Amino acid sequence: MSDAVLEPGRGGSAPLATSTGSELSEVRDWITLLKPRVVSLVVLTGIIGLIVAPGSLHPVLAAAAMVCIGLGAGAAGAINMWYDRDIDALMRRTAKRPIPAGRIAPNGALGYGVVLAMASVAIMGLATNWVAAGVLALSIAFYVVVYTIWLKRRTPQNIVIGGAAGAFPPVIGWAAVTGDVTLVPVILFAITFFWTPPHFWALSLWAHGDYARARVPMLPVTHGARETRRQVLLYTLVLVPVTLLPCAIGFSSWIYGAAAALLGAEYLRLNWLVWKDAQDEAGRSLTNDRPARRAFKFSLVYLAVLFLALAVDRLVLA
Ligand code: HEM
Ligand SMILES: CC(C)=CCC/C(C)=C/CC/C(C)=C/COP(=O)(O)OP(=O)(O)O
Repeated sequence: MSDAVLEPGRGGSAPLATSTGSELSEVRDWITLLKPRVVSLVVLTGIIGLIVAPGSLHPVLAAAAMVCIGLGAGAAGAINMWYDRDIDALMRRTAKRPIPAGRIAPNGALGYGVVLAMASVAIMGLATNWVAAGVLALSIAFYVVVYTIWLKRRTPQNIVIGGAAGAFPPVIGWAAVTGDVTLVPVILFAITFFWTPPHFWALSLWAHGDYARARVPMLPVTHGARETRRQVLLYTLVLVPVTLLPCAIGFSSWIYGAAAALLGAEYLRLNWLVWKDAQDEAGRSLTNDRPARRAFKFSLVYLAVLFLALAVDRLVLA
């Protein structure tokens, strides 16, 4: 591209190339506001809720339902970035985001988030049913109001309670097909709910400096690294038995059961290493939080493969 810009006799291409480049990075910023990588896993759990639900949905309507979960989660992320723009500017991990970096105006981001959130709920209701749309609206409200506005800056339990927002997508997927919420989607909710604290607190172990600077009361800031490691392990000890409930109620077979047991054993091993990490008297890691970094990365693979195994199990049995 730069060669074309510098080529003699083609002076017109320079502004064109530059404006195309800046338009592209503007589009990228609007996409960044939707937290696309987080949303990809949210959508995966939603799709699997939809696949394992009894009954069927026309493929076009199923696709619309998934787009709505993605858009709704993304919209909630944009509103979260609007509200958190002051603390995002103080944290190294988030300072380059479009709003704190000054590339997107706060009100623009808020309007974008609100319009997308309302559109996602309305389209979900029209394409599937109003139970699914209602749960989608509830999850958006949970992320924005309960987690972001109410709890994030007040209590280290913010992600335990507010984290419920991220546990709704499989319930939404299920409800999109069946129009109701029964025991199985409640179990899928519980799996993501108990997965969220070890997922996030592993990251918070090495990002605690950011949170301390922004005065966000995350667990390592309020209770120290040692207690955070203990909580990571305790929640994993609850999580693993919860992941076996689909087998216990006869919904899933040995295929999912074996996957859940193997994944659970590995996640427990990694979080045991988090707990046992070499640390000073204050509980600070002497290994640059290597075990926590590994456990965080694995948490993403863990949830994705666990849900995929649930779907494979149902499809093989069908
Ligand atoms: C309150 C609950 C949660 C909190 C506080 C939380 C927090 C975080 C944070 C701070 C990051 C790092 C993001 C970054 O550096 O930009 C992250 C990454 C991630 N989270 Fe969570 N998370 C939560 C729940 C979830 C849920 C429910 C899912 C999906 C089901 C999820 C999926 C992901 C994924 C896929 C990444 C990696 C993103 C990347 O590669 O940049 N998280 N999470
Ligand atoms: C369907 C629907 C609405 C689902 C919502 C799912 C969802 C994305 C839940 C919360 C997950 C999340 C990225 C929290 C980040 O915390 P943070 O905002 O404190 O992280 P940050 O510091 O990176 O902004």
